[in-house]
Amino acid sequence: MGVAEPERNSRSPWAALHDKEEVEIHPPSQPPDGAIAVSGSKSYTNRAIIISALAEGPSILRDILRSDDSYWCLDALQKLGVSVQVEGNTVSIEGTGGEWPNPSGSLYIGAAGTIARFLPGALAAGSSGSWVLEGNERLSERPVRPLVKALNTIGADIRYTANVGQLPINIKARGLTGGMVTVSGAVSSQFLSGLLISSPYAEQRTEIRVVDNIVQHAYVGMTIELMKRYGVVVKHNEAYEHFTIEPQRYKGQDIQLEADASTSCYFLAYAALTGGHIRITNLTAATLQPDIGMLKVFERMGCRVSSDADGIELWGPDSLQGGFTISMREMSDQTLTLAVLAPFADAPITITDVEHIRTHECDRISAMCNSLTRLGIQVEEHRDGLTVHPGVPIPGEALATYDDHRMAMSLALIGSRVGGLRLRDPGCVSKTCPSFFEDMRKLGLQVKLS
Ligand SMILES: O=C(O)C1=C[C@@H](OP(=O)(O)O)[C@@H](O)[C@H](O)C1
Ligand SMILES: C=C(OP(=O)(O)O)C(=O)O
Repeated sequence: MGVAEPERNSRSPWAALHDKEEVEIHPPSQPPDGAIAVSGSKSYTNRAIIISALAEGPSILRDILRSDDSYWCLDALQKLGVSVQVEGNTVSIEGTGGEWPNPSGSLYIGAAGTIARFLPGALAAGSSGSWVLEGNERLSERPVRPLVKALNTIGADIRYTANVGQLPINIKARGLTGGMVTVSGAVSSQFLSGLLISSPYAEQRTEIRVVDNIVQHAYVGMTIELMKRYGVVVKHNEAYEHFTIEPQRYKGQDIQLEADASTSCYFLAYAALTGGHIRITNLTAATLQPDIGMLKVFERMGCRVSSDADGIELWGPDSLQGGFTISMREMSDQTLTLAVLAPFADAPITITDVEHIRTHECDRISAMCNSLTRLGIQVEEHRDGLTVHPGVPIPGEALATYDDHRMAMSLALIGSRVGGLRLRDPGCVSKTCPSFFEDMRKLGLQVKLS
């Protein structure tokens, strides 16, 4: 697989490490014993930003994630004329009730899948306006067709301005009619979330039927939960196959956002790999974020995990246990984390059911297989996953990070066990965790940026 040069234009003013080409990592001098408060959930932050803009009245969002993905989301709203005020990690948004003050413009959204899938419906729900939504090159390759098709079925006018099925798209607002619509969730759950977020603003009831199996159900649950906090009710069956949304309006809210469970897993994995102890001080196991499911995986690998009302902590074992096959379909952002734990386990680990991550920030299955192979680890690539065998990674030339925050954060963890691991373009972590290397340094990992 060819490795494209990172697209630094998608790095926002909230990104870190702009001037850094490489990071070199060495294990901590002793196993870590520390605590960290992780920044806000990307998924909740971008949902809350968009729903607050659609709402009637003001909203305050506390402890947002400050990263590229949330920056581009707020930037798009400001370009749409929405009044947004950012003070540290707190954002105040004046809801527009679904009418966008700036009737035209070009909205650049970097590499953020959430914005690409949540904003089109919100824009189309307005009664007038015409905007072009564009992202970086990789985001333009990622699928949007099922979403566009579904939104057009309920009255939207969305057209591709370059290649069919890809960003950029032109959204002409003329209101949504509602009605019956089908959508696919097999490639991305975000299509359904985007459709749900905009549906209450349709003229009539919207009935959504999912035609296949959604890849990560919990993200749909998070969407419905947040909609409810803004006063909008979604009726659905337990399996998330059909949904009914009556015309309703979001009401502005004051929301305390949760910490990001996906990001938390890198710090927990660090303890798992080093026989150390890490406590996440601001996330509980009660979260709806699916990646919390990694706690069970860590336990299965021999870690001790404890969670209470204040946080989650993990103690790494003397040696990690492997020898299992696991479907990561419902928490597939953690595929890469598990793949870097696997060489240090006592038997192979096979990950299945994650073909859809080939259309994430990079083809993650291929990229991880390639990276582990370069480190001398035996891997087998499958259509829908990979098998990783135990081995000792041997760092050689600096590894590519594929402009993928999760590739960078996962591969960095290997450096907690073997000295001299080098990664190119460490700044790509800014998509969701600009402070990653600084945070890891504070927890004892030896990090040299150049
Ligand atoms: O709705 C969301 O916030 C997300 C849904 C998931 O995407 P897919 O359903 O496209 O895999 C996940 O991988 C992504 O990081 C965030
Ligand atoms: C798939 C991811 O992001 P996106 O929101 O761009 O889909 C991710 O963060 O792993």
